[in-house]
Amino acid sequence: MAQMNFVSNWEGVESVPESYVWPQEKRPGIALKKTIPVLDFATQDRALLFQKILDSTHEFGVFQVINHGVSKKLVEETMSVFKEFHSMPPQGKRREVSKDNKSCKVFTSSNNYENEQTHLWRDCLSLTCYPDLHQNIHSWPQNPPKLREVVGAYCIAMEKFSREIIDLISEGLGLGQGYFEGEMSSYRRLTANHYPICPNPSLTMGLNQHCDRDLMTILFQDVSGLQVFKDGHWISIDPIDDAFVVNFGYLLEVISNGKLKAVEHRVVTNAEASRQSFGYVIFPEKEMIIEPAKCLINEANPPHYRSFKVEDFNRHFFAVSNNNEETMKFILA
Ligand SMILES: O=C(O)CCC(=O)C(=O)O
Ligand SMILES: [Fe+2]
Repeated sequence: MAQMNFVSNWEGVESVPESYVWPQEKRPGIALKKTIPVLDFATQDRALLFQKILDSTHEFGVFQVINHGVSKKLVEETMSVFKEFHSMPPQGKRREVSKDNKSCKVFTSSNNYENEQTHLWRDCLSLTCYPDLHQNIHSWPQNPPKLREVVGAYCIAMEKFSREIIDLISEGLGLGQGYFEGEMSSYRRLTANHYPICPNPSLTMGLNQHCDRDLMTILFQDVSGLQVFKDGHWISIDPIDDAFVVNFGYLLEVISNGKLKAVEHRVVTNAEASRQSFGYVIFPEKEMIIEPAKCLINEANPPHYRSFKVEDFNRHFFAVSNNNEETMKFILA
């Protein structure tokens, strides 16, 4: 099966195959190095934290968090178990994930491998964690043997941490405590990306330019490679010790009526080191209606976005292959 052509299993590959060479204009160029603000979640001043979220996302499209309450040991164990999964032989990975298993997917490049023009230099294991962690966990890989236990614990820790960010945002925007309760934020996945060493990073992409389809993504990364597109420049978001990177997706941009914005980002590859990242992504259930929160709309603040069902948005997003311009046409009023 073509989609099982995992790059992680190309031990010692010496050149980039033709189908992985991106057109000149889409290849990685220069990225700026800047100091990205780091928010200390041990701070009790919630108004200040929210202001820092606004400032950092306004300038860089993302913010970083330390003292988040997720144990460093658990993050390291999660990193290590995902690394082990991606290094298994192709048939081992295939055995762990059946095609009709919606809670657990493994793929190379994107989930549109068969139709895409150029492939991405990455493999991905995507696991559904909520709404029902205990049920989903039974569909996750049984190998490596520690995966279910470690990743299950990681998901529980992330549920707590993400709740804190959601509450902070809900409060800061003035939406009240209950806005994101229940089905508004109950669908969560963990996507474990592996970007192997690449013989020629100037020709390839780990992930091409996109904004996330969700409410919010909370990412952990071990090696540089993530870049955001702000004010006409690519900016490198380099990892710092024990910190998560948070970015907003289209759906939170709509709900906040543009006060919080989705940011375009991409991943470049590396000739010296392989890279691992895992993103905890938060979605509303697919039958939910998304629109600018009513309490943010008045005569002086008209809605900038329209109202739509999540599943209709998803269909459109995939139909336009996550092209930002086309997606904006769908969500803008
Ligand atoms: O690997 C990364 O740093 C980013 C991953 C990402 O953007 C995504 O999965 O949507
Ligand atoms: Fe993304």
